[in-house]
Amino acid sequence: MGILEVKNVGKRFGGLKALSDVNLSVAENSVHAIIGPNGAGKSTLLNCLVGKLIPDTGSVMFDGQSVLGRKPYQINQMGISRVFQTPEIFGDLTVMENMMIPCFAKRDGAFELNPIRAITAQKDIIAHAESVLADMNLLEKRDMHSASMSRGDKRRLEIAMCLAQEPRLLLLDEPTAGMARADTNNTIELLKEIRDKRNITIVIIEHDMHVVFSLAERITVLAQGTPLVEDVPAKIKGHPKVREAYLGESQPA
Ligand SMILES: Nc1ncnc2c1ncn2[C@@H]1O[C@H](COP(=O)(O)OP(=O)(O)OP(=O)(O)O)[C@@H](O)[C@H]1O
Repeated sequence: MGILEVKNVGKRFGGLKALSDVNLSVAENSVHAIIGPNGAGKSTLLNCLVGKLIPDTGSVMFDGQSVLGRKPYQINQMGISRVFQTPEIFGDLTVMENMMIPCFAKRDGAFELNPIRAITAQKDIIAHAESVLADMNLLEKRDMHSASMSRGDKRRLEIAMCLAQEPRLLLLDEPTAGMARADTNNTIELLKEIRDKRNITIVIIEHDMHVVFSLAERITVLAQGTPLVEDVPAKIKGHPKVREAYLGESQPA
């Protein structure tokens, strides 16, 4: 049994079947990629995992508990953290100030401006933030205004902000979109390291097949809202059904 178990999930938008009969089992401490052509339902599925959308049918279990019916912040407190397609950081704040938000939220259960509480045990919080920043190669940029950072650094800061909450499951939506190849490779290596060091499970949606085949241990291919194939990367490469689904798009090499 996986840490994440999705069974028979379906989701409609009016007359459009965005997801139907989606089954997914993600093993603990693995990297599982979800790929598929545009409009296949990847983001809809991710939204169903974090409570942003409620599936019409099926079940979503995380570590033996249902996430359905819970609010996004409650699902986050269960240990699921999501990084969005576009960086969601506060540009006016420094890297460290951005990090303080999830660190205080983790400690206090919510981000509240309580100066007395904020000062007590601040050392621990700073040490925690520094250790996560170091893991994402951002420690020396701690005093930089985040708006002035490169796109790659902004994306890595957002991942660091998620890691600060010590999730057990990290959901990544195209984490390397818009990055140069060297930056992408750097992010792939950092993600591998944090997976091992922090013992987390990663589910990644990605169009860049270089990222998918470098990181994922298992791949689910979605097409028109339904899983087409699920297998190890070597079996996905060149799979006739996968090639067919991608016909006319950039295909898995
Ligand atoms: N809120 C919504 N209302 C209506 N239709 C939606 C909504 N969200 C998604 N859809 C439709 O559901 C289908 C699946 O969309 P989704 O964004 O999940 O696909 P995707 O695989 O993530 O695509 P992409 O790779 O382009 O991001 C598409 O046809 C999309 O237009």
